[in-house]
Formats: sequence, structure tokens, C-alpha cells
Amino acid sequence: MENCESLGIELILHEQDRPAPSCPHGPTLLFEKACVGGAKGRRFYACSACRDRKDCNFFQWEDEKVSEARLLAREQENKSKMPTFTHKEYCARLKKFTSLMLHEKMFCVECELLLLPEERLAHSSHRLSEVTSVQLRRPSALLPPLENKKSNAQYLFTDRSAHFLLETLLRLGFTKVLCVGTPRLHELIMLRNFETKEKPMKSLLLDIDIRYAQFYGQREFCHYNMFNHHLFGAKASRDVLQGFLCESEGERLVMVADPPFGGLVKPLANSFSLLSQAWEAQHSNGGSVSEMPMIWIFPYFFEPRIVECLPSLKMLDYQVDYENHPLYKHGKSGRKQSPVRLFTNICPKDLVLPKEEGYRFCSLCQRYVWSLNKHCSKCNVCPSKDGREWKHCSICEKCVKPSWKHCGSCSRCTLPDHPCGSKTDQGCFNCGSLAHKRNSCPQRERTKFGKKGKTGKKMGAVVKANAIRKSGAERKAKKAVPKLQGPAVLLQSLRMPMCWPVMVAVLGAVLGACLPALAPGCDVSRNHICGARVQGDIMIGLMLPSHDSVQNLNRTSPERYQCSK
Ligand SMILES: C[S@@+](CC[C@H](N)C(=O)[O-])C[C@H]1O[C@@H](n2cnc3c(N)ncnc32)[C@H](O)[C@@H]1O
Ligand SMILES: [Zn+2]
Ligand SMILES: [Zn+2]
Ligand SMILES: [Zn+2]
Ligand SMILES: [Zn+2]
Ligand SMILES: [Zn+2]
Ligand SMILES: [Zn+2]
Repeated sequence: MENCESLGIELILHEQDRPAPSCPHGPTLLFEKACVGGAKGRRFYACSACRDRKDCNFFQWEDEKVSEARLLAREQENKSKMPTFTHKEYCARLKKFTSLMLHEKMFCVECELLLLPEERLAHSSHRLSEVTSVQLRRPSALLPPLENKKSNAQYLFTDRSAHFLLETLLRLGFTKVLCVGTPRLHELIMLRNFETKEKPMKSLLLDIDIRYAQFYGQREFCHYNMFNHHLFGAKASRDVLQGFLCESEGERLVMVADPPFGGLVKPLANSFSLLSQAWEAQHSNGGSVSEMPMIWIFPYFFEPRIVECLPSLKMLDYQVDYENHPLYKHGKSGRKQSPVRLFTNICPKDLVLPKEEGYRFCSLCQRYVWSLNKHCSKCNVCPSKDGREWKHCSICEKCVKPSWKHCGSCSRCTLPDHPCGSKTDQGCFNCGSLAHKRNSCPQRERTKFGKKGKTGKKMGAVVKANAIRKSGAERKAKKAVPKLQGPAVLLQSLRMPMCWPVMVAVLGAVLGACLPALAPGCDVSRNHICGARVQGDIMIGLMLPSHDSVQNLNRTSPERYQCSK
């Protein structure tokens, strides 16, 4: 352990021999310091949902002996963080609330609570607003979006994206939607059921935002953490979810998930895989069972990681945009386009993207693509990922971003102002061997979630290694960063990727934009930790103030967010 040259932190799944300790957000996740060459680092538990110590500071070494007193204190702390009301109580309140006269229906803006008449006095110094029955059906418009940029910033779909999703699901014949972190889609489905005479669509919202429990019944909302697949409502919630996953005659279910963008791919993939397995368990009747249809909404530069974890998912060109995000907009040009895409196991040719918005069908790729995504006859794909028109390099024999140029010294396409001649692209990032690349490293186990193999063990559930050699430039830059010690450094490195939104927000404030921005041209953000490497999901290495200070670390690898400037 002493000799571990740490390369970052990685998440360990399915390897624990005892249950993980819990924080107020349910079972914690187990992480391990990754060392050069795959040596074992010390493992520790940390919160699955919060990336800011201020929100949840849970930390425990895996091998730590925890005193009775600390366990008791932890239990009390977890209890004290429980919601004021149970979902059952919220439902009883909603029943009373709906029977009130219009002028009695009040919402406390400060407490974000639907008030009963007897509670008015206690909130008399708070800002109250009347709630119409229309507003009661549109909680996402009544509740201010959560703004904790590190944990659960709520970016709500524009009408364009929400309606596209709903209409697509209807066209595909789905009758039940499991809405994971998609309150606005859930709301739209419920509104459609109320407003039209069409056959109703069933919808169940799973979200960590307990405020929604005030508006929905127990069969419509479950308090859920998608990073550890934890249902807060215990058995009653499990029964609701189990029942929802069961399709009766003529019913077809689909899951639509829109996790917070800073979230780790691996635990999300694990939760979605577990949901799919629960769905499959309801449908296996001896024959072959297909996977649960799903749409996972996430930025395009996570594609390699998502596909590594869930190989059946394909990325579509559709650009998802958000009402309360000034930069995640559709139809703008260049870097202003939204980087958020749909990843799905539904056959891409069945997902018709709107022609009037500039999408077209590529008969060679058998999928709908964005207008600037031109088919390359040499690669035989429509290659663009970021919405810009890519160009073919006949030396690299692949299509590359428009801003890249082929460099003879480096024998690859890269940015014109790259550190020419650096040998960072050679060899394996896991073990350091020059004989192979990381993908074929014998020391590396793969991340893949799926059905149980013959042995009963989940296929590739344990993901190890992905350890990465550091380049000289990174080592040098790291020296400039002050060293943290112990748990602080572990939590710090664990949270690094999630710090981007905050860093970007600071920049955004300066630029007059207050929300995080991921510019498609630059795969991470305008002010991302440029050049830092990502081990699996975890950003490792160094923190650099901005893009412009590091122009030399744009070499691509599956672990590194590409930055094309
Ligand atoms: C990017 S927003 C997506 C909202 C969606 N675009 C919509 O309009 O319906 C992320 C959603 O995930 C929820 N969320 C954040 N962290 C979560 C967690 N750990 N478990 C479950 N839901 C979470 C948030 O409350 C929010 O509703
Ligand atoms: Zn926590
Ligand atoms: Zn109040
Ligand atoms: Zn094509
Ligand atoms: Zn090409
Ligand atoms: Zn080239
Ligand atoms: Zn070069």
C-alpha cells in the first residue's frame, strides 16, 4: 500500500462480503485507490449520491473498526435526515389539499410545501402562493428546480424534448414508462392521461427529489437513489416497483432515465441493469428474454464508457435540450449545440428523429442522423458525435473532428497546437507495456453489467484496473497542486469530476451565464480539468485552471475526455 503510486479512485461493485454501511442516501459505495500496475490500494466507503462533503460527509475505511457510539450517532444522523412526512402521509395531505377551496390552496414557496389550512399560521412569515388545479398537475413548474450543481441540479426538458420523447414512446407502442429522474416526462404523461381521451399511459417516477411525493400517489412516485438502486420507502416501494415492472396482456414497458450529468456511469449502469434484470425476471417463461427497453439520456462524450458498461446501448444523434439551461440548446450551430444524447437498446431505425428539425435517415447506417453528420463512404458510418461535420483522414483511415489536422511526426490526427512528438499515445495505460493497448490488457477486467453467466456470477460485474500511466506533463502539473492527506484526498479525488459544474458555474457567472456549460466542441466544459485523465469514471491526475493553460494534453484514450478545443 505504501508503494502505491495512486492513479485515482475506482468503484468496486459486487465484491463486498458484508453489507455496505448506510448514510442518509442509502447504502454507500465502495471505492479503491488505484495504483500503477493494478496493485491494491486501501478501500473506503463514501456516499453514492452526494459529491459535496457539505451535503454528505460519510467516510469509512473498509477495514475500519467502527465503535458502537459512532454507529449509534450515525443511525441518529440518518434518522434526522429523513423527510418530514412519509409518502403515505404526503398522500393523505394531498387528498385533503385537493378538497380545499381554491383560495385555501396555498403553497409555501420557502418550505416548498403544499400547506393545509391549519399550517398557515406557522408559515405566516413565509412567502405563500395560491395553487390552481392546473399548477397542481405541473409540479415541475411549481417547484423551483434543485440547484445543487454538485449533486442533483435539475435540468428540465424543454417542451420540444419532452414532447418528442412522449410522442416517440407512443409511436413505438409503449404503454408504461418507468421515469428515472425524469419528473417532467412523468408529469407530461399524467397530463396527457388527464387531458385526452386516448388510452392512458402508465408512468412511475423514481427520483431522489422527495418534494414530488406531495403531488403523486404511492403508485406514481417512489423515492429512489439511482446511484445505489436504493428505494427509500422499503417494502411498500419495492412492491410498487415490482408491480410496475410486470406487464399484463398488451402492455409494453420502457425506462427513460436522465441522471445528473456529473454522475458516475458505472453505478448508474449497475442500477439500470438491476432494473432490467427485475423486469426480465417477470418475463422469463423459459424462452429467450430480451432486455428491458431503455433510453438513458447523457452527454455524448460518455459514449465509450456507457457502451462499455451496457454494450446493447447505441447513441442516437437527437440533441436533448433543457428549459433552465441556457447552453444546452438544440439547433444552434457549432459548440452551442446541446451535447446531450439518447442512448438506447431500441433499434435506432425505429426511433424517427424529426425531419423538420434537420434530422435525416441514413439508409446505409439504418438510423436517423443530424444534418451535418454526413455519411463517410470510407468508414461506412455517419461519424460525427458532436453535431459538427467531421472529415475523413486517409492516413489515419478514420473520420476526425473538423478542428483536427494530421500530424506526420505523431502519425495521427490531433489539434494543430498539440505537443508534437510526445510519445504519450504509446503502450498500455493499465500496465505500462508497449506491447498492447489498454483495451487488450491481460491485467484488466471489463466493466459490463448483464445477465448472470452459467456460474451464477454476474458477467464482468467486478471492474478492476483501468489504471493509467501518467504522462510527464501530468506528473509535472501534479507537483504544482498542493497535496491533501488521508480521507480528504480520497473524497477530493472522488469528487473531482463533479466539481466541473461548479468550476464552470464560476466561469459562467463571470461570463454572465449562471449555469454549467458543456460545449460540444470541448468535450468536458469550457473550464474543465483539461488534460486530466479519467479512470473509468473517476477523474484522476491533476486539476488545471483552464483550457488555455494546457494545450498539450489532448491525446485521446478511452479514459480521457477528448478536448478538441
Ligand atoms: C438532469 S435532471 C433531469 C430532469 C429531466 N430532464 C426532466 O425534465 O424530467 C436529473 C434528475 O435526477 C434526479 N436525481 C438526482 N440525483 C438522483 C439520485 N441520486 N437518484 C435519483 N434521482 C436523482 C433529480 O432530482 C432530477 O429530477
Ligand atoms: Zn450520503
Ligand atoms: Zn414555510
Ligand atoms: Zn451513414
Ligand atoms: Zn471516414
Ligand atoms: Zn490523420
Ligand atoms: Zn505532432
